[in-house]
Amino acid sequence: MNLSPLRIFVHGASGRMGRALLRLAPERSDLVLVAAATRAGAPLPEAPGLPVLATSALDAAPVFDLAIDFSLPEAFDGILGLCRRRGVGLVSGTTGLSEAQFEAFNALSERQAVLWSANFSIGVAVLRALVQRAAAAVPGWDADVVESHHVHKKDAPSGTALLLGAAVEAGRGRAPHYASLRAGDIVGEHLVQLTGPGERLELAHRATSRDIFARGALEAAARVARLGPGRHDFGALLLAEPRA
Ligand SMILES: NC(=O)C1=CN([C@@H]2O[C@H](COP(=O)(O)OP(=O)(O)OC[C@H]3O[C@@H](n4cnc5c(N)ncnc54)[C@H](OP(=O)(O)O)[C@@H]3O)[C@@H](O)[C@H]2O)C=CC1
Ligand SMILES: O=C(O)C1=N[C@H](C(=O)O)C[C@H](O)C1
Repeated sequence: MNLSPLRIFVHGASGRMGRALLRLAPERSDLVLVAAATRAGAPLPEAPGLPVLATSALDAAPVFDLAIDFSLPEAFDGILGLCRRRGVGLVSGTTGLSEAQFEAFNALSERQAVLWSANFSIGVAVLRALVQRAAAAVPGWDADVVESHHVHKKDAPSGTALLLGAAVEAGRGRAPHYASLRAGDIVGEHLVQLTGPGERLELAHRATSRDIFARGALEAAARVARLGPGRHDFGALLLAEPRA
């Protein structure tokens, strides 16, 4: 049994999610941050002393076992390429990726353990299963996925809305309609609305702190590192063995 902590490289470390990861990673004794990357490559107050590289110089990264990425689609190819060259795994929560980027991610999964999830909260993992079941029970009803996020969010519909939409489609064979709202500092809210004649069923999740996503990603990293190559699923991994 390997007792040394998993060496983690954080990509997108200056962002809202990156900073939460740097702040929360020290809660865990099974992981250790060895370096991070941002566009500027300047030190970050959340992790004093942690080496921070510029994303233009990722090959200067020290040895690491797995990267955690919360960046933007335009930055994703850089971290994927580094993981491929180093022969290490990747956990990513970056949304808005293209089909070509998912293909490249799938190709990495042939050699490494990787995991991408649009949402690292346990609540959404549970909601996804409930939505599929509900949509299957009322296949003729209208289905709408409504998502609300902070004004800085760039992609729409959100990755989570698309994930819940796929659950609707898996349940009833047809995609739902999507609506997106950008307002203030909303962390992330998702409503799946199934509407029939004279009644409406609402299934919703509201995130009030990014810490849930950061803790979920750290847990996913620790679990994925114990697995072999393949594209692993956050919901399946977490719900098979729920945390206390
Ligand atoms: N799966 C999940 O559970 C969650 C997913 N997300 C997703 O995670 C991603 C990040 O979200 P958030 O932290 O709010 O975003 P931010 O905009 O706050 O952070 C983005 C990070 O990516 C870096 N970056 C952006 N563009 C480039 C580039 N061209 N080259 C190199 N680095 C770049 C930024 O660096 P710089 O500071 O230099 O701009 C920053 O470090 C988004 O896709 C979001 O949708 C968010 C929350 C939860
Ligand atoms: O950008 C965000 O903030 C979030 N993005 C993810 C998404 O696109 O679904 C997850 C969460 O809702 C926050």
